[in-house]
Amino acid sequence: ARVRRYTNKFTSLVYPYIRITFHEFTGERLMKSEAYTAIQTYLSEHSSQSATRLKAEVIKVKDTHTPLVLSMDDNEEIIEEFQGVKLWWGSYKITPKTQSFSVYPSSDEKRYYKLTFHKRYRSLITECYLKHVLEEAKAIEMKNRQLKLYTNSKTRWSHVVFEHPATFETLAMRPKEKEGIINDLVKFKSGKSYYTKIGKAWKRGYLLYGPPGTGKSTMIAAMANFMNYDVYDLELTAVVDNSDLRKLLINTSSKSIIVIEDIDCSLDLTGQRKKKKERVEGKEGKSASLKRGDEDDEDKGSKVTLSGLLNVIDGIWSACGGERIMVFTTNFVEKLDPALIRRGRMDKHIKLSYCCYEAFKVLAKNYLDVESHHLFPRIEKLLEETKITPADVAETLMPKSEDEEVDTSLHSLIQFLEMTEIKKSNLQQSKDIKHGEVVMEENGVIN
Ligand SMILES: Nc1ncnc2c1ncn2[C@@H]1O[C@H](COP(=O)(O)OP(=O)(O)OP(=O)(O)O)[C@@H](O)[C@H]1O
Ligand SMILES: [Mg+2]
Repeated sequence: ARVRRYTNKFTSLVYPYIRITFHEFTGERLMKSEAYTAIQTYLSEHSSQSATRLKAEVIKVKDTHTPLVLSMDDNEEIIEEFQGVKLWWGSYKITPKTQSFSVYPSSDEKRYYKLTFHKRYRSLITECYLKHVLEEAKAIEMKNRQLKLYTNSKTRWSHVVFEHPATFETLAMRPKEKEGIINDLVKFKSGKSYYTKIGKAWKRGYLLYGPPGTGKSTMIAAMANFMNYDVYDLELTAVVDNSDLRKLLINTSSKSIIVIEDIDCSLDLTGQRKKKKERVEGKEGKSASLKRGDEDDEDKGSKVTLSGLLNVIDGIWSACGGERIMVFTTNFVEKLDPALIRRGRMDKHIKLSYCCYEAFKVLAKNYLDVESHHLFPRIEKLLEETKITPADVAETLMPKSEDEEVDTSLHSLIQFLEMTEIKKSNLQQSKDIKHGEVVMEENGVIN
């Protein structure tokens, strides 16, 4: 023992480093170590630049597979710096020399990471750095995870991979308004402590309204991609009653967007909560009883009521933690019950409207890859006079054949605009919707 003590002392003098190893499988049942996986994730981001030998694999995290992960190859080392302190990461494997039966039939090799640092920094590394690695790994995992799109049946969610390509960059609207929304989302995302401080649940509600084809659904997809949130597309008409609705909403995860599209059509949520109808005797009464409201019909349709929805939203809103965004969309904002969109429920009202020149330019860049063109001024003028939706513009700009010229596409848009203009003057349409405008209002009031 004495000799050992001396050698220990001796080695610590000439070898003033501490080494920590992280084995891939730990415990008696050789569970895959979470720390190992986290370090692997972390190093895959940080080593892919500095390490010269990499290996590629698909890592299974929970029930999803990550895209290809590049990580350090075996026996490769990298140097990292943390708060000015140098540390070394190595990736190793032990291959047992004796041929023995292994608990893990897949391979006899045992992998591990080894972290080496000067003993002077012991507390910095064990207390701060390792925590930093785990947090960073979590963030990377979040960033790389596949988003999911959930849809509901009566009481259950099922999901598919969400792969909508829409981003704010490709979303056609005024840059200033777009920036406003992005800033709002960023503020929300980083606002955990703020929401805690003011004692408000970490939730935010958006109401998107505007005519069909102006990009409401597209914006939701862009939001999901931007925030890296899953999307819960709540189909209210499939939900039988308020208690099922509650169950569904409780079963949503944090970091998600809960969407109710066409809220005015989903339910009779339009204000005039129907008085209990005199039930018409006979078969003719059937269709009348499908109108939903507070009446307790025996029909098999949805009995989710406005007040039920509001209760659930408010309950959920305040009861369960975690970042959640709720988005309602509608084509007819004026039809909605003020209770639904009052302050605090829907924090922001975003109006999406017909295509303005700035929005057109985004679409022209997306579809035709042009940022300026001699036909642009003419289109600008036409767009000022004509209401057409971004969806229509996108459709006309889309090249009809592979070798279609930019000119041709722009000309067909001009033609479309002129035709719409003629139709419009024939029909003498009302001019109630201000042209090409996206209006954002904080908290409530709609004009
Ligand atoms: N602002 C926009 N930016 C980019 N593309 C758009 C925009 N608006 C519409 N589009 C295009 O038009 C198509 C239809 O748009 P979207 O489904 O988002 O409309 P919507 O407002 O949700 O309509 P609805 O009220 O009928 O649900 C999209 O697939 C997209 O390609
Ligand atoms: Mg839509």
